[in-house]
Order: sequence, then C-alpha cells, then structure tokens
Amino acid sequence: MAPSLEVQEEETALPFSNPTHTNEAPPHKSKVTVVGSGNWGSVASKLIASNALRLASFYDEVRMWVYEETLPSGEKLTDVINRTNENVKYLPGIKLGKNVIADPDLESAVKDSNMLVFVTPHQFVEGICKRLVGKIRGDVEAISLIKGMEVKMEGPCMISTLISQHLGINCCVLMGANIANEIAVEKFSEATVGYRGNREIAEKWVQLFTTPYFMVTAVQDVEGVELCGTLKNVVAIAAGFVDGLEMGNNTKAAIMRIGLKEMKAFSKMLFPSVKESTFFESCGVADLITTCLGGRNRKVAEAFARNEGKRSFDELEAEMLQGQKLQGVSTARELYEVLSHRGWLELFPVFATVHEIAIGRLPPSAIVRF
Ligand SMILES: NC(=O)c1ccc[n+]([C@@H]2O[C@H](COP(=O)([O-])OP(=O)(O)OC[C@H]3O[C@@H](n4cnc5c(N)ncnc54)[C@H](O)[C@@H]3O)[C@@H](O)[C@H]2O)c1
Ligand SMILES: O=P(O)(O)OC[C@H](O)CO
Repeated sequence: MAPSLEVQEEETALPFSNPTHTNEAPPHKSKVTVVGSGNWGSVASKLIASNALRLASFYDEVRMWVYEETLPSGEKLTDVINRTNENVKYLPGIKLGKNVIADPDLESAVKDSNMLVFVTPHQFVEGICKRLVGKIRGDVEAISLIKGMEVKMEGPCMISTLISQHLGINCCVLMGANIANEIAVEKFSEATVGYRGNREIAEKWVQLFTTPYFMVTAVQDVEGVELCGTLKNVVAIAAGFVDGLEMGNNTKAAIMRIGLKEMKAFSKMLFPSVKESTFFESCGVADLITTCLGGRNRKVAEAFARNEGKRSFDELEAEMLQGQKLQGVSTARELYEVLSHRGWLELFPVFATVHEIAIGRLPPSAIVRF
C-alpha cells in the first residue's frame, strides 16, 4: 500500500495582508495598553509601540502597566522606565520607544484603552482581572501572551478563558517560538495568533504585532495555540534535566518527541476541537524546539539536575532569573492535578515525571524511565 499523508483539517495559516499598504483613514483609532512589563511584556511593548506610530488605526501612545518595585538605587522602576525609555530590570539595554508610557496604576493604565494585551506570569492574572472588573471600557478586545493555566474545582481553565470570564470580553492569544531577548534585538522570528471566530479582530492583532522581523499568522484555534504555549514549558523542564545529567542530544530529541506527542494527546483529550495543523505552526513544534534549546525553564532545570535536586526550583529561580518567573514548574503541578483527577497519569509519563522530580519524589534521572 502506498504511504499516505495525514489529512489536515485546514490549510496552513497564512499571514494577513501587509498593513503597510493601507492608506485609508480608519473609522476610529484604537488605544492599546500592555498589562505587564517583565521580559516578554517589555519586548511586546516595543513591538506594539513601533507599529502604533506607523499605523493610522492606533493612537501613538502605548501604556504599559508596571508592577511597581523599588530598585537598589532607591528609585521606582516606573520612574526609571519613563526617564530612560528602558526597562532596566527586565530588559536592560533596549529602548522601548518614546511612545511607551509606564504606569504603576492598573486602573489608570487601562482606563481609555480598547485593546488590552495581557502578558504577566500566569500566577498573577486572576488577581489582576479581579482588580479590573468594572474598570475597563465596554468595547475592549483582549489578547493573552501568557503561557500557563489555572486549575479550578471544575477542571483546568486556560488563561484566555479566565480573562474572558472575569471581564466579560473576547480574548485571543499570541504564542510562538519567542525568546524575548532575541526579539528585543530584532532577530527574525514567527508567532501565531489564535482566535475564536471574528477574523477582523484577529487581523487587527496581527497588524499590531507584525514587523519585518516578527512574522505573525493567525489560526482559528484558541485552545490549540494556548495549550501548545502552556505545555511546552513542562517539556522544557524535562529537556533541562537531560542537559543537567549530560545525557546527550539523542535523549533530548527523544524527550522532545515524546513530549510533543503528550502535548497533542492532552490538548485533544481536553478540547477535541484542537486542530492537528496548529502543532505545525510557530506556537507548536517551533516553540517546543526553541524553549528546549534556549529557554529559562530549560536553564533552571539543568541547574536543578546538576545539583541532584538538592536545591529547590524556587531557590534556583530567584538566584538565576533575578525577578523573572518560571512557568513550567507550576504548570507541571497544575497538569499533575488534572492528570491524577482524571486517571490519566500513566498516559503522560513525561508530564507526570517532571512534577514528581520537581517535588523531590523522584531523582532527575527518572526522566528517562519509561
Ligand atoms: N520571557 C520570554 O522569553 C517569554 C516569551 C514568550 C512568552 N512568555 C510568557 O509571557 C508571560 C510573562 O513573562 P515575562 O517574561 O514578561 O515576565 P517575567 O518572567 O520577566 O516576570 C516578571 C514580571 O512579573 C511581575 N510581577 C512580580 N510579582 C508580581 C505580582 N505579584 N503581580 C503582578 N506582577 C508581578 C514583575 O514585575 C515582572 O514584570 C509568561 O507567561 C511567559 O511564559 C515569556
Ligand atoms: O524562557 P522560557 O522557558 O520561559 O520560554 C520563553 C518562551 O516561551 C519561548 O517561546
């Protein structure tokens, strides 16, 4: 029998039309606020700020909400960002664009905006949403760049759903092979917007983010895109263990392959609507590769394995990332909760083992005990 190719549910996503070629006056301008100002939040603000200046359909000014902190110099981070145009703590050495205005007051930062970009570590989103209830415009559209999920009594809840439910707004997602420090220095990369039905909204998000060095496409599969971004962080922890134990490239490739299969199986078991083709977009296999080669989750997991689990992830995170946050360890815990609750633990050996190693129940070498 001749070999057959797997049938795809839809064609590969295509970029929308190039926004630089539109000269028509827009019906009204959109105002953007970035909720978050960490490593990726700052780079996202830079991307958006360059397009807000260039495109007539957006106000020039981009607000960036900053979780305020005092620097060792005694100055407030927000004041330093507004004076130097640099996030000296989370993205030193990079100018954000003069039209980025840092604001430590969440309510004032979102007040006039109708496009909200959520980009904080996932553990803080629910608290932020609670503070935003009744404080945003009625016509707001949102997008989440956050890779993670929450586990509720009812089951797992994706971050875009959490935002939609708390604030009663539509929420797209943007995920991809996007190590922030590389995009900050304008090295080429791709990203995927996941949207739910309204293609016009997706097009607007694609316009807002696309630059010559950041190519964004859109697919109608919010859950697939978001689960790819969320689950790859757990596989990256496994890849870090392999690196820390110096197991070599073949072992790491095996962990990535099995991890990708678990990502796909889990996504489809949770949301049967998730599309096969999504795993071949930037948010899927490309993000898995870049994270397992150069991400923070991989790096800290490598150190954890080198120390034979004697130093905790919390301790290593604080020492190695200086305020930046890992998502993979808490996602592994959340995932483990879902897997145990549903009786799926044995179906997902990489996911389950990552959590058991992270909490010290198993040694790092258990990552290859199948
Ligand atoms: N950094 C990357 O390369 C990258 C790339 C793509 C996606 N992401 C995702 O983007 C999301 C945000 O990551 P990041 O890199 O911008 O952040 P980060 O890891 O740099 O996290 C630090 C941020 O958290 C803030 N913070 C600390 N305590 C807080 C609190 N109690 N409440 C609210 N905020 C608090 C800090 O002020 C800082 O802005 C994550 O889900 C991450 O997975 C990151
Ligand atoms: O540095 P990590 O491990 O949080 O990964 C960063 C991005 O998600 C890569 O796309």
